[in-house]
Parts: sequence; structure tokens; C-alpha cells
Amino acid sequence: MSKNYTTLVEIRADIQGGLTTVEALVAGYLRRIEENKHLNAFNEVFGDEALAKAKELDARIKAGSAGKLAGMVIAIKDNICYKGHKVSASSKILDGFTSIFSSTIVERMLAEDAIIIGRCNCDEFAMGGANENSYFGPVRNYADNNRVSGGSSGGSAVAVQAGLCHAAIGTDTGGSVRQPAAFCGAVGLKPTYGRISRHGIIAYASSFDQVGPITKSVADAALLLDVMAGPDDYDSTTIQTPYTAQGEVKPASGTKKIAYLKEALESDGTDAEVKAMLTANIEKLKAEGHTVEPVGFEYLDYLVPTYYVLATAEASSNLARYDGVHYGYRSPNATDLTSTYKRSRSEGFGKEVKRRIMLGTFVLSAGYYDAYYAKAQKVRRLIQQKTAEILSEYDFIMVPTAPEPAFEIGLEEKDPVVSYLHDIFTVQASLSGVPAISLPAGNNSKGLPLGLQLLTKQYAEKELLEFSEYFLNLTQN
Ligand SMILES: NC(=O)C[C@H](N)C(=O)O
Repeated sequence: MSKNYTTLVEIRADIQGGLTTVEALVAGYLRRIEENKHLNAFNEVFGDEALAKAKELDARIKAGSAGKLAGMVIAIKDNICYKGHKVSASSKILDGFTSIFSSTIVERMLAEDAIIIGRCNCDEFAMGGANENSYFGPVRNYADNNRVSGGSSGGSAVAVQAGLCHAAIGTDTGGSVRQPAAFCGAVGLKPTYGRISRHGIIAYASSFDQVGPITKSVADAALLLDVMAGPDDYDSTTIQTPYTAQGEVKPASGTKKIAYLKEALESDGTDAEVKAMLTANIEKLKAEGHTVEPVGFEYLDYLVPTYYVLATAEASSNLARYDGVHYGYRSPNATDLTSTYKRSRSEGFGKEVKRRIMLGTFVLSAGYYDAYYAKAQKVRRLIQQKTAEILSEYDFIMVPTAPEPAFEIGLEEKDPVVSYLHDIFTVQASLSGVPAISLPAGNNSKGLPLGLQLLTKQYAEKELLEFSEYFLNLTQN
């Protein structure tokens, strides 16, 4: 097996030293993808194209004219448009659809000479937390093939975990980058809302959707953020102040004030080994002189309902565009315009997507708007205020990324509410728009990865990444 690199810096050093080439790296990933097909991480591999680009890049690296991401082989979630390539959101409804333009993030990564090796399996339209809602079937966790990858960016996380690429890009609406990263022992970053352009990303819930990297190191997460972030004329929700690239991530120095949610340790819903992982990290940080204190979050029980009312409302609007006319699948059984809409949507969308469209339509309907949608907006404001209040006193909030490690495939498909509750610790950052990162925090007694999550103030990605680097240095050495 080829060397399992943690950072692009190591790859570049080996290329410079003549120990490897981009072509050899790509060939190695393609071989591993082939050997690990049973993981179902990719919906499509761009093999020949990646190899051709690699050859060209090797020549340019030698000539000293290659970009910042030269040598980085990246997989993208299959809801990210890449011109001339198919994009499906893991749905039948986009069957045969090819992107006619590239997303801003793809353009920015290509401009820095990244190689995109394929598009990764995910939950249909990013709706799910286990990658079990994909039209193309579940993704298997590399640590235990009978267990889920997490989701919705499950293919992206497993591709990194299993060494099928160097880094991957996912999207995070309510935890879809952070939770699969946690289940797969990777670093997963959700930046501040608006930090990265969503132009060319298939929309799910637009007041939440954010792009994020899944990597093996904090350094690479920072590098990918540098490349992808910043204002974009094609997405008016992007933060207008340019993101100042930070270059190399220096581990944070000095003592910090960290809050942890005491409910995370008290709740019966949190797995005992997850609680033990959190407690151990609290103690480790205290021993280093940091202030680590419990805080109460009285809105904990409202996080999941608020997220699911708002996200489904936005989804019902965003997914109205799939009508059997504009994109992808059109029912062969349709006889007129109305039956084209009805049949294409009924046959093209999966069960969970239909459930969410119905739920979202319901909470937006005239009789229920005030009772559900308007109320959820008000609760969102309270959650934002309380989160900001805690973050005005503390540098970080620390919680487990998920209440439990990767569970068995097929275990909970039956009860959607059980799946929704798994998002309890990730949706706070999504509802508040603040950045959050999931960091690998060792394995449980069954060898399954656990993730620790840190949240911080809006726009403070730099501080978050520096502290993450410090934390991993402290806990992994
Ligand atoms: N998309 C996400 O961020 C995952 C979340 N579990 C959802 O289904 O909405």
C-alpha cells in the first residue's frame, strides 16, 4: 500500500524529494477505490481524467509553477456541481443530469491545482445522518463494514477514512460534515454561515447550508478553507469581508476558557463511552491550566425540533424545482403536465425526501405557519442569543459531535425521529451560524472512532483551527 499521508505538506515534501509523484498517488487511490468498492463511497470515479491531470501536474510542480493544492487529491460530495460531470444528490430525480457550470468552490480548488477524483455517495439531497437514504444504497464504515458511515456526507468521510483520496468536501446543514467525520475518525469543519459560497451546490435548507472540508489534519482543513472561502458575486449570502488566508496553522498558545454543556453528560441519550471521552478531555484540558466549566443550555430539547421545522420548510421550497421538466428524471407514465409533475416527483424522490417535503409544506401552510414555522424562527433567535451569550464569556463550547458512535446499518431506518435526535449536538452551531469543528478523539472499546466538537464565535475560524491543532497535539501524542 502507498504511504498514508496526513498532510499535503508531507506529500509535497515527498514529491520534491523524488519519493513519489502525483501520478503515483492518483494511481494508488484508484487502486484502493477498486479494492474497496464494497464501501460504496463513490457514485462515480473520474479515473482517466484524474490520471491525465496528475501527469500534467508533475511537470508543473517540477517547473515550480503549480498551485497551493497541487498534490491534493480530493473527492467531492455528489451535491456539488462540476462542469461537464454528472451530479445526482444521490437521488433518482437527477438521473442523467450533467452540470453545465462548476460551483465556485470547484473553480477555486481547480485554480489551485487540486485533482478531483470522483463524486461521493451521500444521503439523498443531504437529508439524513447515516447515508442510508441514498438512492445508491448505504456507505459502509471502514472501521466496521456493518456500520454506517454517518451522513449526510458519508461517502466523503469514508473516502478519507479508507485512504481513497487525500481529502474530501462535504456540505453541512445540520451536521453533515461533522458527524460523518466523527464516525470515521476524521477532522470535519463547518465554517461560519456565509464563509464559503454555495453557488453551484444543490440547495437543501438555504439558511443553514455550508460547505466544509473533511481531512486527516487540521492543517489541510485550514488550507482548504483558505482556498474555498471568501465573497462571491454569485452568492449574495457570502460574508463580504475577504477571508484572510492564515497559511500555516500554529497551535494555539495560552490558556483558554471552555464551556461544556452539562446536559451532554447528564442525558440518558448520550452513550457511556462518549460521556467518558468528554470527561477525559475536560480533565486533560484542565490539567494544562485551561478553565473548563459546565454551562446549562436550557434550549437543548428545542434544538432538534427547531432545526427540523425550519430545514424541512426550506427544503420544501428548494425542492419545488424538481418537476420532471427542468432537470433529470421524467416519468415515462406521465400523460399531461400535471401528471408529469406528480408522477416524476412521486417516482423520483425517495421516502425520506418526500417525508420532509410534506413536513415542510405542512409547517408553511396557512393554518399552521404561525404555530410551527413562525414559532421555530423565534426559538431559533433565542438559541442564537444564548449561544452568543455563552461565547461572549468563553472561547469555545465543547460537546461530543454525536451522542453515540457509528451504529449498525439498518438499525434505525424505521423511526425517523430517532435519527433526527442524533443531530442534537450538531444543530446548535447550524441554527446559530457559528463555526464548529469535529476532531478525532480516539476509538471506543469496539474500535469505533469518536468525535469531539468545538464551537466558537462567528468569523473566528482561525482561533478555532489553532486551538484544534493544539488539542490534537495534546491528545494524540
Ligand atoms: N444535512 C445535514 O446536515 C444532516 C441532518 N441530519 C439532516 O438530515 O438535515
